[in-house]
Amino acid sequence: GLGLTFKKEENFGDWYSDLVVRGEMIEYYDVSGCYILRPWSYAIWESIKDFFDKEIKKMGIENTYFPLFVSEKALTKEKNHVEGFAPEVAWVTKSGDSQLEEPIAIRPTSETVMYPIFAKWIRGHRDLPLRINQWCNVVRWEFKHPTPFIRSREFLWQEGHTAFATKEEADKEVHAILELYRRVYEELLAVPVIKGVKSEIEKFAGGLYTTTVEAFIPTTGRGVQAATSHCLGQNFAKMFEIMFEDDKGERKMVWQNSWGLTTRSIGVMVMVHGDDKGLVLPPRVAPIQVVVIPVPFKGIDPSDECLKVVHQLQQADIRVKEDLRDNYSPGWKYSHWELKGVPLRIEIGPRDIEKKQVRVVRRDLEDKAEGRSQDIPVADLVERIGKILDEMQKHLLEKAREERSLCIATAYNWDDFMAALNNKKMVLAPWCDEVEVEENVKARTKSEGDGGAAKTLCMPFEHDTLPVVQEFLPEGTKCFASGKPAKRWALWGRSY
Ligand SMILES: O=C(C[C@H]1NCCC[C@H]1O)Cn1cnc2c(c1=O)CCCC2
Ligand SMILES: [Mg+2]
Repeated sequence: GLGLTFKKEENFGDWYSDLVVRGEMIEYYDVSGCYILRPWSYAIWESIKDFFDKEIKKMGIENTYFPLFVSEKALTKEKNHVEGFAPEVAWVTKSGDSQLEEPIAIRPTSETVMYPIFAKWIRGHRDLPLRINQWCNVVRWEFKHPTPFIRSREFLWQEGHTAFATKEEADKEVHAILELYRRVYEELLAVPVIKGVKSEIEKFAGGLYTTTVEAFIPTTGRGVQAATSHCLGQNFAKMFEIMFEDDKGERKMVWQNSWGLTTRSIGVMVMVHGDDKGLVLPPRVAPIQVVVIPVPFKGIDPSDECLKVVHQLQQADIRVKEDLRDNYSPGWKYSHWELKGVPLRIEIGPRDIEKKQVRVVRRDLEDKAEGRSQDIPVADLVERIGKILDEMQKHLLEKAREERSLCIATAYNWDDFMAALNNKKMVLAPWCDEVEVEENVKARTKSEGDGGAAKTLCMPFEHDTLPVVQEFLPEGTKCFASGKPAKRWALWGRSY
C-alpha cells in the first residue's frame, strides 16, 4: 500500500531518503549531489525565509545580490580561509569550446566576492555599520556522502555580511542573529537547539570566533550544525584592506560578522519529527495545515459541506485544501496526506452533516492516543482549529525536547564518555580546552567507536535545559580525556 517501505528506527538512511521522495519534497537529479526541491519543500523554505527576512529587516539589514562568480585572485586573498576548503571549490574553465583566460570560481560563500567591494564602499565612520544579506545558492563540491537537504553540492541559504566600527557592536549582532536562528528552529520548525561557541578547530578558520545552534537527531545519535553566526574580527579587514577614518580622523580596520542558515534546516525538521507513516510538519511551516476529505455514504456526497468548511478556514488565513478526487477512497487519502505530514485532517460524512459537526484528526499523535481525533461542531470550527494547530506546534517542540534530553549524557572520564557515545548520545564533558586533546579524541573515537569520530559540537552557553552550568566547574575537575585541569564544559558528539 501507500505505507513507507522502511522503518525509522530500523533503517534510518533509507527511511529518510524514501520519505523525502514519497512525501513529494525531493526529486533526484542526474548530477551527483544535486536534488530538486519540489513545491512541498520549497514552500517550507519560503516560510523560513519570510520569517527571517522580516526579522533582519527590523534590525536594519538590507538584502542585496552579488555575482555568482569569484575571481581566483579574490578567492585566494585570505590564505587560511580557503586553503582548508580548496578541494570543495567548483571552477568554470571554459565557455563553449574555448578555454577561459582565467578560471572563475563559483561562490562557495561570498566573503571574497563582497569584501573587495566593501573596501570601496567603506571610507569614513559614517559608512558604518554596513549590514547586508543575500538569499542565494552556493556550490561546494563535497566528497562526503550526499543526503537530501543535509549535504548537497548546491544548496540555498542566506548569508549575512556586516561591518562595524567597534568589536562591541559586532559581538552584539553575532548574538542577535544567533537568537533569530534559535527562533527559526524552535518556533517554526519545532526543533530544539543548543546555543554555544565552537572550539578553535571547529570554528570558521578565517574568523575570530564562531557561535552556533546545534540540533540533534536522536535516532542516529548524531549532532548537526543547524546555523552559524561568526565574528570575523579584523582578519578579513586586514586582508581586503577594509579601513575607515574614525571620528578623530584615525584610520582603523572594521570589525566584521558573517552568518548563515541553509536548506539543511528542512532536513533536520524531517529527521526529528518524521515517523513510520511519513512526514510530520509543524503547522507554522506546513504548506497545507488542514486537508478536508469527504466520506461519501449511501449515495450522499459531502463535497459541498467540505467546500463550505474550506471556505470558512480560508477566511481565517488557515492554509487548507479539499481533496474531492473521486478516483481515490477516503482511506487512501488519509494515508496520502499523512505521508505528506499535513498536521490536521477533517473528515465529513453524512452523519457529521446531520449533526452539524466534523471529525478532526491530528497527525502528531499516535493512533490510539487520547485526543488524536475529536468531533467539533461546525459553529466552533475556526476557533477550535486555530487552537489545535497552536497546541500541535507546542507539542512537537516539547516532544522533541524531551526526547533530546534523554540523549544528553554527562561524563567525567573516558570510559563513561565512550559508553555514552556508543549509546548514541551527545556527551557533556569537562575539557581542558586544548587543541591537541580534541584532535586526539577525534582520532581515538574514530578507531574505537563505530559511527565515525566524535568532535566538539560546541561549548554551550548558559542553557536552561542542560544539566550543567558553563561557569560552574567543581574545583579540581579533570578533563575527561587528558586528565589536565578542566577549563570548560564541552558538548561532544558524532555529527553529520
Ligand atoms: O562559509 C563559511 C563561513 C560563513 N560564510 C557566510 C555565511 C556564514 C558562514 O558559513 C565557511 N566556509 C565553509 N565552506 C567553504 C568555505 C567557507 O568559507 C570556502 C571555500 C569552500 C568551502
Ligand atoms: Mg563544509
